Amino acid sequence: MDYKKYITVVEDWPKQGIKFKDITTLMDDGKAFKSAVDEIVEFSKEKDIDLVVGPEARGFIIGCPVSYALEVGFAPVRKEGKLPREVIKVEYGLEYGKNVLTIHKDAIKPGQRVLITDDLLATGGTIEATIQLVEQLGGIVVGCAFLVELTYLNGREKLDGYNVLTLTEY
Ligand SMILES: O=P(O)(O)OC[C@H]1O[C@H](OP(=O)(O)OP(=O)(O)O)[C@H](O)[C@@H]1O
Ligand SMILES: Nc1ncnc2[nH]cnc12
Repeated sequence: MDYKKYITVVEDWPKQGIKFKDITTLMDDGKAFKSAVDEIVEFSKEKDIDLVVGPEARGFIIGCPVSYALEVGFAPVRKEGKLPREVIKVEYGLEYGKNVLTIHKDAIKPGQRVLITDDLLATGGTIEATIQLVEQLGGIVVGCAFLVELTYLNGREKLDGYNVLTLTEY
């Protein structure tokens, strides 16, 4: 499917010079959204996944239907101050700022095979921080899946050695 037909590019948002790839118009279309989720589920089969992990907020939108289809759990990675129990944290940079991501300490058991999902790979800061959190807890990252890759920001360079799926590129 040509997912670009469903994604809206918003100029100068959230900052001047950023071309924001808005996936809400893809999610609005039931067939396009299902097709994207199905492709990620297909990529995930045969990987013996125990758990899906996704970073706030758009990583939840992709990760939850995938975890439901795979019949495995979903663990949220959230921005600082949002998770109520003991967390580990990592600071990271992204295309338009800096942030801290956290995960509950008991969200992953050592040895669990983890798929990480997000809507978009840009500089790779978010995925790199999420991988660090998963690996610090002893999880094994067996795949990273995204709807969109912004190839001009070279996020892939941070994913050397990982199994990566992206459904469309800019
Ligand atoms: O590869 P990177 O440069 O890290 O950028 C990609 C990340 O940026 C966006 O999230 P954002 O932090 O804007 O949060 P949101 O999903 O809560 O809007 C997007 O959903 C990815 O998680
Ligand atoms: N250009 C962009 N569009 C949508 N989400 C993003 N996250 C980081 N950069 C982005």
